[in-house]
Amino acid sequence: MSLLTVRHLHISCRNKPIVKNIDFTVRQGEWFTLIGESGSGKSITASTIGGLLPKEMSIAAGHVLFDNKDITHLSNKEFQKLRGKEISYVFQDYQSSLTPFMKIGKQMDEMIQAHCSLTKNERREIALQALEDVQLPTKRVYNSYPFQLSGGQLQRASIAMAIMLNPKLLIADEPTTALDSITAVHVLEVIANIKEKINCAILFITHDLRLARKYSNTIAVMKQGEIVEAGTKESVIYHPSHPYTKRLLGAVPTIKSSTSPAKLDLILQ
Ligand SMILES: Nc1ncnc2c1ncn2[C@@H]1O[C@H](COP(=O)(O)OP(=O)(O)OP(=O)(O)O)[C@@H](O)[C@H]1O
Repeated sequence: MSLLTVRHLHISCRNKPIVKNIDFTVRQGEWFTLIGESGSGKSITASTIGGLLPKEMSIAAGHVLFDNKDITHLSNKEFQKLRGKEISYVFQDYQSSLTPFMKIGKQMDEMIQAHCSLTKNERREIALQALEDVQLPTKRVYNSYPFQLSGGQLQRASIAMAIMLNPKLLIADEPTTALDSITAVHVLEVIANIKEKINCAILFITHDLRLARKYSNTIAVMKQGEIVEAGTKESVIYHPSHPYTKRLLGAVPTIKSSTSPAKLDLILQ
């Protein structure tokens, strides 16, 4: 069943086209990856879905349907109700997801309060459970300020905030780019486990074909504001049809167009 449908979407910035007629569907519970070169429009597409387009940009045409509702032109207030509850974000820049001089627990508590009428104890239980789900020491992190945590812990705390109200869609926009490679693997495993636990869909934005191959059900390849190829992971990675996708695959060290699927699996592990 489709959860998110983006139809004929055009986004422009002062009349300059940024995203050009893109179409894709994310099904309930699937891991959908948007991959492509820097500046191809991945983040702008992701920000449109939750009503976070930069002021200078606008939707020139097209529609975004979420959970059978047209959300293309919701007001800021309506988007605020949706964000954090139904659609959540995790960004590369996890520092800006958290207020610097407020304890993590208080930030989580305020966010739950903004969306649900629950008692203080119930809110605390939800926050502690989410911190446990992202494998953080719950009480210590709940009572910490952001500056008392490492980068990997901060990113996991921001994931906890994003998933604590069981969103249907988690948009993870290059969530590991600012982390070292071992921490990055851990953070992605945390996201994969959460997906299984709450059965949310993931819209994952990345440059990294290895990550796309490891986690995705479906991959869409973007180039200069357009989706040039989309399909199941198997079709895009093992049988790419667009020259740009072939170049992306060729850019992964030691992969040649003649590399067999079995060898590709080994290289991309
Ligand atoms: N606030 C903004 N104002 C004007 N142009 C912007 C703004 N943000 C992004 N752009 C432009 O929109 C285009 C798409 O940017 P976007 O951030 O979506 O690319 P991306 O594919 O996510 O790249 P990256 O992988 O580097 O994050 C780029 O040309 C970028 O320069």
